[in-house]
Amino acid sequence: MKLLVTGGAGYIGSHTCVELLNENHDVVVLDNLSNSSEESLNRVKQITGKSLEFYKADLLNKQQIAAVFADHKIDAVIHFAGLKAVGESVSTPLKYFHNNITGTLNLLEVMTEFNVKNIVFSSSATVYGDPASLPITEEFPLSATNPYGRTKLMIEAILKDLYHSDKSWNIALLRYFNPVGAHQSGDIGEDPLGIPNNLVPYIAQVAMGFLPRLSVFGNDYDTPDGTGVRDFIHVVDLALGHVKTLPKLLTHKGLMIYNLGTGQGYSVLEMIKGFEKASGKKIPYKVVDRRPGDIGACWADPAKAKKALGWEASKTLADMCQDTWNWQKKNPNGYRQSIKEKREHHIG
Ligand SMILES: NC(=O)c1ccc[n+]([C@@H]2O[C@H](COP(=O)([O-])OP(=O)(O)OC[C@H]3O[C@@H](n4cnc5c(N)ncnc54)[C@H](O)[C@@H]3O)[C@@H](O)[C@H]2O)c1
Ligand SMILES: O=c1ccn([C@@H]2O[C@H](COP(=O)(O)OP(=O)(O)O[C@H]3O[C@H](CO)[C@H](O)[C@H](O)[C@H]3O)[C@@H](O)[C@H]2O)c(=O)[nH]1
Repeated sequence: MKLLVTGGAGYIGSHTCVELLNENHDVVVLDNLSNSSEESLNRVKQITGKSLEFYKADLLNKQQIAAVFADHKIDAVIHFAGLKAVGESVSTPLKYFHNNITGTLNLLEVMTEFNVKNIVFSSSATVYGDPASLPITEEFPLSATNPYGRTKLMIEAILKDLYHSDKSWNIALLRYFNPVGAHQSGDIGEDPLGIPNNLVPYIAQVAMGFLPRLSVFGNDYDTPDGTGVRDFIHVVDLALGHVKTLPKLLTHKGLMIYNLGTGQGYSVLEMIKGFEKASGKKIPYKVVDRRPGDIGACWADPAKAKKALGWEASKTLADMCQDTWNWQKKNPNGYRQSIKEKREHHIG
């Protein structure tokens, strides 16, 4: 199959490209590199010994998207491209709505023009808001607490409306829980620009000595140790979930929605312990106030994906911590030469 991967240079996209190439699919990546570096794709080629096509293009530019479809007979699109920082989305909502919604509309319009009607979309567990009970099944009510989450809800609604208007579309909405970890090689991984917002990249930078200590956002939640609990899923398991979705999309057809999680929650303190064990480093931390907008606990019921796709996560907490540490140690500045270059890219 020939696949267009939007956002393929990013964290989840690059890991998915590896698994797609390992399955002998042809891969074309479209990315504007606003939150990534082309070096990730060089590493993907190194890891797999295979080639892929890269277009530095923006979903906000329809002509650039159309040029890719004119050059390649695409069978299906895996749509990762989007902005994803919750806090930033609160301070610059228009930027988020414009990039994520307009970008997706442009993509869908060009796909329609070229009669490519198979798409896998990166949704998020954030669409469940603060769930009334756990574990979360796909039938739970949907809500959003911030502009980023609202873009995911809106895009889900757009895709559902599109399907209802034209049943020849095949659409998979994949709701990811908390992706962490890196490829076993340590050559690709998560490369946040600036100070990380998410727990595991932050812990990794504390372990490296780049940041003095972790702030634990609250220890008074209704959870076993009082700290937040999340369904952390190894990014390679998540990538494999996409590989398993493709045949289902093209044979079963229609509109499908799956949770991609492990079904197991770990607390912030458990993640700190896991990382200390993997790295042999002490992670200093301080408990501070809850982060506004955070929920106490969130984990998936992944049974639907197991039954329908024959997919389930197999990597452990130890794998997640070990692989993150391996990537961080091998690439202290991510894909860049120096921390200075990294910060400059962020400012630019
Ligand atoms: N990482 C998570 O915790 C998480 C959880 C749930 C869902 N998701 C979703 O999964 C997808 C991938 O996430 P990720 O963690 O790999 O993020 P990422 O930022 O590493 O990757 C997204 C990629 O999209 C590109 N991009 C953004 N806007 C673009 C545009 N207008 N045109 C072309 N390219 C553009 C960026 O340069 C980047 O390479 C996103 O849609 C994200 O919202 C992520
Ligand atoms: O410095 C930190 C960072 C996080 N946390 C805690 O660690 C847990 C995980 O936080 P993350 O920021 O890593 O992840 P979230 O669950 O908040 O959110 C992430 O996963 C969601 C899916 O479940 C959405 O996709 C969302 O966009 C994405 O940022 C939370 O309890 C949070 O309070 C800390 O204590 N200190």
